[in-house]
Amino acid sequence: MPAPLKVALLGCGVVGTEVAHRLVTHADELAARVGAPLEIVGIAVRDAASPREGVTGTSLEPLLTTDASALVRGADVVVEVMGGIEPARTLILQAIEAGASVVTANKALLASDGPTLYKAADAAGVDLYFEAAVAGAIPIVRPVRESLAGDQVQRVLGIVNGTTNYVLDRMATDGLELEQAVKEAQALGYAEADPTADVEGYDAAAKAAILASLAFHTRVSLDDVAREGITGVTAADVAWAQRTGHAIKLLAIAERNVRDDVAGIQVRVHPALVPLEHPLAGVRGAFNAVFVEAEAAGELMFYGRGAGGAPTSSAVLGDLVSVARHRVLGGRGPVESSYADLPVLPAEAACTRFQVRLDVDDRPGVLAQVAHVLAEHDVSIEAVRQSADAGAATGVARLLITTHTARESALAATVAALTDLDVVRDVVSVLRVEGA
Ligand SMILES: NC(=O)C1=CN([C@@H]2O[C@H](COP(=O)(O)OP(=O)(O)OC[C@H]3O[C@@H](n4cnc5c(N)ncnc54)[C@H](OP(=O)(O)O)[C@@H]3O)[C@@H](O)[C@H]2O)C=CC1
Ligand SMILES: N[C@@H](CC=O)C(=O)O
Repeated sequence: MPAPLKVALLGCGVVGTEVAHRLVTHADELAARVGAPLEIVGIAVRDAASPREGVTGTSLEPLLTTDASALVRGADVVVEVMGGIEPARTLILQAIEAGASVVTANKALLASDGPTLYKAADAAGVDLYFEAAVAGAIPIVRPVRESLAGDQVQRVLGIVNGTTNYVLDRMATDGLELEQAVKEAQALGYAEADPTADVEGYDAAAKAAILASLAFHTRVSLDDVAREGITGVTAADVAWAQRTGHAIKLLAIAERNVRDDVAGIQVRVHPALVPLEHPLAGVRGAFNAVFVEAEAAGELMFYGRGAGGAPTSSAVLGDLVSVARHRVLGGRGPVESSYADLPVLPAEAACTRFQVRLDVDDRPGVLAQVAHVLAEHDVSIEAVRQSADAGAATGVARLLITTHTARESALAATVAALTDLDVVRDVVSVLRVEGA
């Protein structure tokens, strides 16, 4: 057996602790798969003295260090599971410059400055793998990056944030308030260090940017993604959605724009109504699911645990075995694809169906006025009905309007015009509808 490969672990939190344990527990099998033993040479943390469940008192404890820079310089492979932009970015670049291969789960960093890292890895001739950065345990990066490299991806749509899916699920099934459900997700190890990244949609947007870059061979960064989180979703919205046969899900969508002869892609993250019979509506807890539509392959679906220490460690260790094999046997994994450089179109260009709830004066002719406003803005009505929850004041009717596919910009202008209409008392909610 060749000499051990030196593995430096950056981070010993939810994911890092699992990775370290599995490296130790399954050392023999992993050595056999790689063709060389994997030896943890150190684990970088912020505070090496603080007690850690599952680490303090074990053989891992003496490996803790606060000197991450020194650690990466002596390693064959660096596994970055500390998160955040800095010092993770500098440490990864130091590792690459020193000739180490890198495995990272850091979607925030990849979505903000991925090309710098890919370029550095390319120049140094080392691997940079990041399966765990999107959808936890689900193999999705490799299929999109490698298996579909010969196809034309048209659309990627899915649930890519475990925390928000857990939260929306708890709101729907147990009537929990958002804050309480977020606390549970934190305790279960699903949430980011700052859960705002989850609930405001930044984490899903980072994953959408990574998937879109790979799927469309185009540079997409976090800033290119139109983003809306779940903080505006109320318990009443969730209950209402259920009554109309829908679940509310935070969706990430990246698609080729084939409308109006505009060549480009559109990437967005927002809550949406999903019909209960659609497979995405049945994705419960912290599970994720991603649909990929490609020209030749047709529709593919990927499903599994999207967050948590153990599921994420599976993706990290899979990458670690791959890059370690390359070090033993020679060769490299995929390099960054040359760019098609499709323009990333603005959020207003996106087209979707909408469900609008509004309170209007309950008298003849009002519906015609409302319909006229929609028609003026090129938004066509698929269905309109008086909602059973017309619990508002007497003389007020609550309408539920479902539109055909319309541009975001047209819908926004429609809502503004409806709000100005004398007969409209309130626009109660506007939700996108996907998957119908
Ligand atoms: N949790 C999950 O379900 C998933 C997480 N990820 C990603 O994996 C990464 C890690 O996540 P997670 O394990 O949950 O995060 P945690 O917050 O649980 O752990 C972070 C670890 O990194 C260490 N760390 C943070 N900053 C520094 C620093 N400046 N110097 C040295 N050590 C540092 C912390 O040290 P200390 O303990 O001393 O504070 C801690 O051990 C993130 O990029 C996250 O987005 C990806 C998929 C799923
Ligand atoms: N906070 C993230 C963790 C995995 O990427 C999530 O909830 O999905």
